[in-house]
Amino acid sequence: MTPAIEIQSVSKNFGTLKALDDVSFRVEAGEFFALLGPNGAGKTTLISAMAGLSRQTSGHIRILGHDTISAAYLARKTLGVVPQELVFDPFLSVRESLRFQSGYFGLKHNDDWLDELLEKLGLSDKADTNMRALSGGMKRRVMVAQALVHRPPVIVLDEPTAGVDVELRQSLWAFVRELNQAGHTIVLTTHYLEEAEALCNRIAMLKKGKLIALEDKTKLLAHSNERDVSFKLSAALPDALLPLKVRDEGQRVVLRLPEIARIEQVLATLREARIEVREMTVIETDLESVFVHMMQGGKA
Ligand SMILES: Nc1ncnc2c1ncn2[C@@H]1O[C@H](COP(=O)(O)OP(=O)(O)OP(=O)(O)O)[C@@H](O)[C@H]1O
Repeated sequence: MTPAIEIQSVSKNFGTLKALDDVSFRVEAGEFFALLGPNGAGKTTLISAMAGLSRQTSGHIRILGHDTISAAYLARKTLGVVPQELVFDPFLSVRESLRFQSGYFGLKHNDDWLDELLEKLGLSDKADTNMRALSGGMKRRVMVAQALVHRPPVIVLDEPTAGVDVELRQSLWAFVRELNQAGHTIVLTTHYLEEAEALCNRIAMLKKGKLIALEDKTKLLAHSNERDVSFKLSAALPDALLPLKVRDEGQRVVLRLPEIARIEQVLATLREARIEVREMTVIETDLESVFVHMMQGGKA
């Protein structure tokens, strides 16, 4: 099957800065894929190149097989991008904005779909409101609707929930999930790692323009054998265990074990030192800790 997105050896230089450095990966059709990375990792640069808004210095990008340079229009028609910034004409109403956007794709009689989009995004009663009169959250919804006017099979959302309230985040995700279930491929960049963890099947991580991890979410989590264990002890931690200590939490001390099996050794050391364990809790690994660990240079 043709991949939804194929990124092949893509580099992008801004002067001497390598914003993307030989990045390659594929997103299969129907996936819900997360693209993570700290500020400046190159996520937006990659999305701009996918959307044909900027050109990569080298390499190829194909959207459902259409090259973003040699078949730019087809690639663009296949892709819907929800941008990070709110971009709109303040003098147009919501419906006019969507019609205008439809015009870019040569779509004239699109109103039934636009009505459906407005309804799904809770914008029906704002259809005739000028963009400038909308709240930030409402504008954000219009950005999503705009990205979907041409029913693109592949949808990229660049931090769509940055700065929006919990209710909107949840309704937005319910909608995006629905789109994914209807067969759309979704690529999401987010700083909210719990969102990536909850929504996506596969996760790619960029750091300083390089792809440093690409994994099924479950594998990524399993990769990290490390476990943090929180102890409440009858006395201070013995010196022998100090190298494992990551932090104090009130009366508790948190140790990081390279793998959970090391717990035997830790308990033996405590017994030898005649220190009693009053409470012990294993802290579940979440994507955030795996991510932070990898960003600090840890291996997948
Ligand atoms: N037009 C440009 N000219 C020069 N440098 C740029 C330009 N656009 C991006 N960069 C640089 O390229 C690098 C990657 O930026 P990019 O915006 O892609 O990162 P990002 O992962 O999207 O970050 P964020 O999470 O902050 O949006 C950064 O160092 C940025 O300063």
